[in-house]
Parts: sequence; structure tokens; C-alpha cells
Amino acid sequence: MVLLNLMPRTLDGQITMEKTPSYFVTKEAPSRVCTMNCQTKLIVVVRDPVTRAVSDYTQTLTKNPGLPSFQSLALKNSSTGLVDTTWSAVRIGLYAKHLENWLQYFPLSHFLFVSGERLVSDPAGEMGRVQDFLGLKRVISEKHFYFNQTKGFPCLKKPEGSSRPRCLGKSKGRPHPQIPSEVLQRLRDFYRPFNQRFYQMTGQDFGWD
Ligand SMILES: Nc1ncnc2c1ncn2[C@@H]1O[C@H](COP(=O)(O)OS(=O)(=O)O)[C@@H](OP(=O)(O)O)[C@H]1O
Repeated sequence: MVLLNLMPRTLDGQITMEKTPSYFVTKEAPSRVCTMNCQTKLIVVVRDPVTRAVSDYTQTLTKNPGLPSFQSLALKNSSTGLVDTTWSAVRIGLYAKHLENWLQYFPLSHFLFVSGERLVSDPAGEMGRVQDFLGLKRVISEKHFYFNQTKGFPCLKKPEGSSRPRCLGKSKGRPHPQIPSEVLQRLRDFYRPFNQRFYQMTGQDFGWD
């Protein structure tokens, strides 16, 4: 978190942005960010916690191909179906719990929750919300994106300083391994009350259930 103290000075007319996925789930982060600047605006991208857990597992699997199966890590015991909340891939998806911690320091109005699903199905729409939230003119719009059939994701038609289209790298949008449907169902059931609480807290229904 030393990085926060090394943030560049922000001049009039500038916005300084910093992105670290682990802030949202780090207990000490809200108090530290507030100590630095309690007016900070916070953008959180959230996706279905079940898909998120599989995505997280897929990422670890590429670094460590000898990893045990998803189900053996996600469930404490396959016969009882008890979910292992100590596994970070599961714990990170408990969005309501993490948000509760942040709300002790920041009001809800400081947050923008971006839907990870809509970022794929309607990138311009979600980016419109981001620009409005930051008080920026809507510069990024539909015309900046196209859907790349090979990648299976939206890509930028022409990023700044380049004349060629640009998709995100190979590590974004990887195929996920097949997980037994009963394991996914168990996780869906497990997350449902936490998702409902998260919808209530944010006033947004992300449609994961
Ligand atoms: N346009 C576009 N192109 C490619 N991928 C996209 C895009 N928009 C969203 N996504 C989704 O982003 C997921 C990876 O983001 P992460 O949050 O895991 O990235 S990070 O490592 O935490 O920075 C990645 O997850 P996986 O599909 O599991 O790889 C994608 O589903």
C-alpha cells in the first residue's frame, strides 16, 4: 500500500487513477485509502461470483498446472457439499462482505459498480456510466468498439496512438475448464444470499441468480 503515498500530484483538470484488484478484498485498504483522500471515487467491477471463482482457478492453473481439481478446492467435503470460504477464489466473491468493510469509511455515493457481464455485452454502455461517474464528457462510445469473433470479446477499433485494432491479451478471456454442474449449482446456492444482500446494498440487480 506504499504505492498510495507515491501517487502523483493531481493538478486542476486532471484525474489520477489507480487500479489494484486486491484493494476491494483487503481489510486494511478502506482506512488507508481514506487516510490518503476520503473524497476518492471508487470503481468496482463485479461479475457472477461463480464464474469469477472459475476464472480465478483458471488463472492459477496456467501458473501451476499441477493444481488439484476445482471441486476439491471449492468444497471442504464432497459428500456434505460444504463450501470452503477460506479458499481465496471463493472468498473474493463474497462482495457484500467486502463492501460492508468499505462502507465503514466511504458513503455509497463514492462507488460505481460496473457489471463485468455488461462490460462484455455492452462495453460502450458501461463505459458511458464510468465517464458520467467521473464527471467526464462522454468521449468513448459505441464507435470505439467492435466484437471480435475469434477472441469472443469486444475489442478497441483504434486505441490512442495506434492505427490498428487492439484486443486484450491472451490471459484475458481464456477458456474455462469444465466443472461438474452439481459443483457449480452448489456454489450458486451458496452465493445466492450474499448476492441478494449485495443487490440490496448497492441498489443494483446484477442478475446472477
Ligand atoms: N473485452 C474483453 N476482452 C477480454 N476479456 C474481457 C473483456 N471484457 C471483460 N473481460 C473479462 O476480463 C476477465 C479478466 O479480467 P481480470 O479481472 O481477471 O483481470 S485482472 O487480472 O484482475 O487484471 C476475463 O476473464 P476470463 O474470461 O475468465 O479470462 C474476461 O472474461
